[in-house]
Amino acid sequence: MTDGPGLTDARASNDGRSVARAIDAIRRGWPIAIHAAGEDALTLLAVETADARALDGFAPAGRYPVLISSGRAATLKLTNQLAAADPDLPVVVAPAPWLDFDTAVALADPALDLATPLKGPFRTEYIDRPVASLAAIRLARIAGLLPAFFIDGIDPDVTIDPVAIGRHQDATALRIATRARLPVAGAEDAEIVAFRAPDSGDEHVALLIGQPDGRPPLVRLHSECLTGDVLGSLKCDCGPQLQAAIDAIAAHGWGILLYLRQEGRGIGLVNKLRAYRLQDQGFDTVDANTRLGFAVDARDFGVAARMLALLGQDRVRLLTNNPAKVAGLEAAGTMVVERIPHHLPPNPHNERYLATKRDRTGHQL
Ligand SMILES: Nc1nc2c(ncn2[C@@H]2O[C@H](COP(=O)(O)OP(=O)(O)OP(=O)(O)O)[C@@H](O)[C@H]2O)c(=O)[nH]1
Ligand SMILES: [Zn+2]
Repeated sequence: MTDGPGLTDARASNDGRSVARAIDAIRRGWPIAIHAAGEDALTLLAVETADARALDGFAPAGRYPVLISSGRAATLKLTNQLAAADPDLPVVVAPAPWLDFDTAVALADPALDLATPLKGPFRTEYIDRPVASLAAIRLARIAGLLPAFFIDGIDPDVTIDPVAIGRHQDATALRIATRARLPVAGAEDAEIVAFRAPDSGDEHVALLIGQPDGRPPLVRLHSECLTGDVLGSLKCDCGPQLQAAIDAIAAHGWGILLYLRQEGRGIGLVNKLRAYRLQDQGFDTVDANTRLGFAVDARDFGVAARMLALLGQDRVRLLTNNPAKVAGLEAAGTMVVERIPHHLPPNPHNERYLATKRDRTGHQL
């Protein structure tokens, strides 16, 4: 995403502030509005952080439609009431006497889907503010919240433009913040480089191993996984993949490990743990994301391409089994001259996860 002509720095920084305020507000349970050009404003109160009192303040008349993502609506079998004109568009669950606060929470959060049948019936409709509603779902993901909102309440203090949300996630705004020597197990001569964008709190890092020697670097895109990287979770392959990547790059002679702050494939730690809870109920990693209302993979590999460009690299050899990483890098201008598989032996806890990646998300051997 690039800035349009005539956009001043002051306007861009205003936008940045307004999106930061909006993220802060929805995380605290405060209402916001999203106002897209050519649409009426969409007022929103995040279901996850609201309580009955906040809802009463937002919708004193007791009428509050609930906006949910298309994936969540499909899980609840609510989309089949609608013509399939745009299957990605969020839907509105119309107010009903039985749509009280607790029922709205059950619409938003799949944790209890199997335990408690939803009250109903519900009537759904496509929202008449498509741009703002898609932006709302995106904002929930950036904030790490469940993608569900009470809508059409009182006018709040914070109003943002969807375009500003796009700029908030703009990879081209990333800059190198600082760098230092960092000896690590497996690569004592490594250097760490930290990256920041002015508007976003995400602090990505690159670990540079060895010295450039004219060949394209061996590169690994590692997405943050607190459970696997730090706690040694056996549910995924992240911890062993991280160490094996460092070892492979050191053995190759030179390369770069990008540590991307895109926890849970971009849905954040808490939502990933919600997905784990659904996996405890028998859903696989793909269906768990969908039931929560998220894309199967919400990462933006443009961030990685930008980091590589700032490090002077536009051709890489990539350690991955995931064709989406190759495609994402290439779309953002990094040429992948070779893909090198990065498999680690499975364990009894991650066997199904790895099989799902192979069978459902196109991971290659
Ligand atoms: N949402 C969600 N994220 C998960 C789950 N398991 C692992 N993750 C996240 O997935 C990301 C790890 O993905 P990667 O190691 O890049 O794996 P990949 O996309 O399969 O690609 P390669 O390992 O390169 O083949 C981390 O951000 C993890 O936190 C899950 O069940 N649900
Ligand atoms: Zn992991």
